[in-house]
Amino acid sequence: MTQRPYVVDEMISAKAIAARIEALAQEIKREFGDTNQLVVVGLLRGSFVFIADLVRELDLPVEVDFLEASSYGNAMESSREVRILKDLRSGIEGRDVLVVEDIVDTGHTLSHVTGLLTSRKPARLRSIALLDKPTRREVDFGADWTGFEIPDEFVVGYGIDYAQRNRNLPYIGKVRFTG
Ligand SMILES: O=P(O)(O)OC[C@H]1O[C@H](OP(=O)(O)OP(=O)(O)O)[C@H](O)[C@@H]1O
Ligand code: HPA
Repeated sequence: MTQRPYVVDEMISAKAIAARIEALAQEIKREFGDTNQLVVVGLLRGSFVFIADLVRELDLPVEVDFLEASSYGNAMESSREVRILKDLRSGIEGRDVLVVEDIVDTGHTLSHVTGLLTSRKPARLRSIALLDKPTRREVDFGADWTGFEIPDEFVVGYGIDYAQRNRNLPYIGKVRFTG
């Protein structure tokens, strides 16, 4: 695929992300502080950086598991078809579950995954997304906790990609085409 040239303009700094995660971890601890059976589920691939930072701020006994869901491929538009490419390793029936997502855009991914995991009868299921783009929503669904609400821009960095690139940027930036 030939890629149009683009640059990435910083939108949310690494420092601002770290401060927000500290505050979110406190809120999650208030919700789940009474449990010793929390499973933190990262949605691959986009959430791998966020979940790594979040669990290290969570002063709770946790298990970590991953589920891989994909709907964008290399495109900037959702296919609206969420494919599960890798399932959880552990059962979640009767467990407390926190789903960790990098971004909620159209809402298809988080809504689909939440439906799937709810059918497995967890005791409690909550979700957290680092970013929320509410103006793009096609499904009436949102995370229980959100790091930052952002405008309708295609963002990358901190785990999030454009055609598999830029996941390793330490900040969130917006893609700006230059040609
Ligand atoms: O709210 P939505 O419109 O469904 O978009 C959000 C999803 O899109 C991206 O996943 P993608 O399909 O690009 O897979 P990836 O996580 O492997 O990058 C992102 O990581 C979210 O999971
Ligand atoms: O803004 C975005 N950037 C990268 N991947 C995405 N998946 C949904 N929205 C986005």
